[in-house]
Amino acid sequence: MLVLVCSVAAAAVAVAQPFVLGRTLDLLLHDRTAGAWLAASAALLVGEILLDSLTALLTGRCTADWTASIRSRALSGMLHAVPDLVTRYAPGDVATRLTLNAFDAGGAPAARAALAASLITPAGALVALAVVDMWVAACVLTGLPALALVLRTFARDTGTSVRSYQRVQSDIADRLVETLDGAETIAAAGTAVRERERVLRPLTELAELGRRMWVLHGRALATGGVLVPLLTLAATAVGGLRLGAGALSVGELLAVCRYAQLTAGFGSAATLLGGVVRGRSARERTTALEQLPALPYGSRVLPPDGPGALQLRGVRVLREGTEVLRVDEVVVPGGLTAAVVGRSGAGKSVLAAVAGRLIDPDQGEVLLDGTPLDQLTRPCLRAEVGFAFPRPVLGDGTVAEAVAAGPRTVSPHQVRKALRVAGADTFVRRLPDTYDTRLADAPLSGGEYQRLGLARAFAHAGRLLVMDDATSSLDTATEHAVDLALRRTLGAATRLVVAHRPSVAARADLVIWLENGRVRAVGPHRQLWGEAAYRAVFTTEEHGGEPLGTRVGGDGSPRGRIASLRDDVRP
Ligand SMILES: Nc1ncnc2c1ncn2[C@@H]1O[C@H](COP(=O)(O)OP(=O)(O)OP(=O)(O)O)[C@@H](O)[C@H]1O
Repeated sequence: MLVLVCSVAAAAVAVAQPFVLGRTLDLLLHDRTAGAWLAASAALLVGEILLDSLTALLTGRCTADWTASIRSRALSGMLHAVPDLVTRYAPGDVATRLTLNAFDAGGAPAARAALAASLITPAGALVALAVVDMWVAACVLTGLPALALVLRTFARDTGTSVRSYQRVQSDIADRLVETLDGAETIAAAGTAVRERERVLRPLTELAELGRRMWVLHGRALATGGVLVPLLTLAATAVGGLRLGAGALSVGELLAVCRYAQLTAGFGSAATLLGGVVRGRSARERTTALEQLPALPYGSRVLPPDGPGALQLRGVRVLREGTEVLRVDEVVVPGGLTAAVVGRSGAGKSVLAAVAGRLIDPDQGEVLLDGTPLDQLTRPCLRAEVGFAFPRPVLGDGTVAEAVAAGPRTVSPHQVRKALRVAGADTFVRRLPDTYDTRLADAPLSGGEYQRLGLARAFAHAGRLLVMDDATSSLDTATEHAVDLALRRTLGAATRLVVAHRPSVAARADLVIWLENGRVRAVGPHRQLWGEAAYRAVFTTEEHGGEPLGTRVGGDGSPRGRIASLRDDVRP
């Protein structure tokens, strides 16, 4: 708003100047006193300089504030959105939207204000021209539609190119992120040259689009560059005729010429219009992140001391028109551990996400202790349902802060206990500042990092803990030790564990076996192991049909209570 006020004031000063200067000139030419007019001319000159400086200063501030606000709203929208929707955006694309695009979008309000002000100047100049001499005004008026048409065409054509340009920028950023992510693979495979070509391939299109934008800008300026002098020349000629006819004074002719130039103030309008068009397209890209749908929450809380019984009823999850998960009825009784197994792509992670309400199913419902998850308040849901992932994101604080961060208030004592249960205490105590070592300064292996993620999940565990491949980087012995410690510590909590190893399935109380997004069977591992198709989930031909990881056969470790569970677990 301030930018607009300053820009308008600067425009008003610019419009007043020729009139005051012309009047001053006339008074001086006729040897009349021009003190007040001279002072006004000087004041207008100084005012113009000051207003221009203030406008530049405010434009910088306004752009910075808008950029920060747009970026933080987009980031917040993204972090509150359904995770499944966020992952549809490639990391490089998100980075481009939050940096380059946020900056361009942040510059748009100031550019819009400047554009509005830049249109006020020609409009004001035209009115002033009409006041000084109607004939010159009419002459200028005839040329304005042509200038307006040039601007309109420029805005339309630039808009299309800008959108493509921003898309290709994202594409390059994304290829770069992928390359950095796979740096080890590229080094090992010796494909650096090919990778470099892949990352830079869209540069050709980017260069072409950039050239096209410059051509459009250049064409608009060139057309304006011909039209504006022609218009000024015509106005000067008409003004000269009017001077000869005695209808204008010399000072008025000076004012008329200047007003004719201001009326056709074209160059700045084209540049500002370019900024507005770029900002609008960039804003669409940041708004897409800002408006990603978030999960709606209800107002109910769970009854206290519930056992954590989990039930999936009539659940269907569709992705791009394909059903990726269908669960008619599965019940995991409170306090038990259920392993979710199946071949890659069988739907295990989708089931885990639905069970802990990271996503909502397209049909059906998920109940925890009889209450549909989507009716719970957000704090209740996040306190009662915990998650552990294979690649946890723990921030850049200390180890203790990373474990303590979450929905519950966790004491230092509980942090250490969670670290012990996750098998992380020993290596954390060897770190330079033990629990207070900053993660950025801690050289951790994948398995160690994963155990910190487990510790965080354990420290905040409610009545349901979903572990999606969260122990994939642990060796079998450590994984077993963590499992035993967890059983002792969490006791009553229900666990849903996405598992690839038969040993994990064998230790679980029951197994949910998925095949092509459907529940093939639910039951204890020992019972399912009798089926060749089930054993094949854990085997490869290369292994001659032997299970991967620890061999656990019919002597797995399902507990005696499984028998009594069978009736509770309905596939
Ligand atoms: N957001 C999504 N968009 C499109 N398809 C998806 C999406 N999420 C999952 N899918 C598809 O759903 C199916 C199940 O995916 P899911 O990640 O659950 O498999 P998984 O059993 O966990 O596999 P893995 O063991 O390899 O991790 C896959 O075919 C996957 O491509």
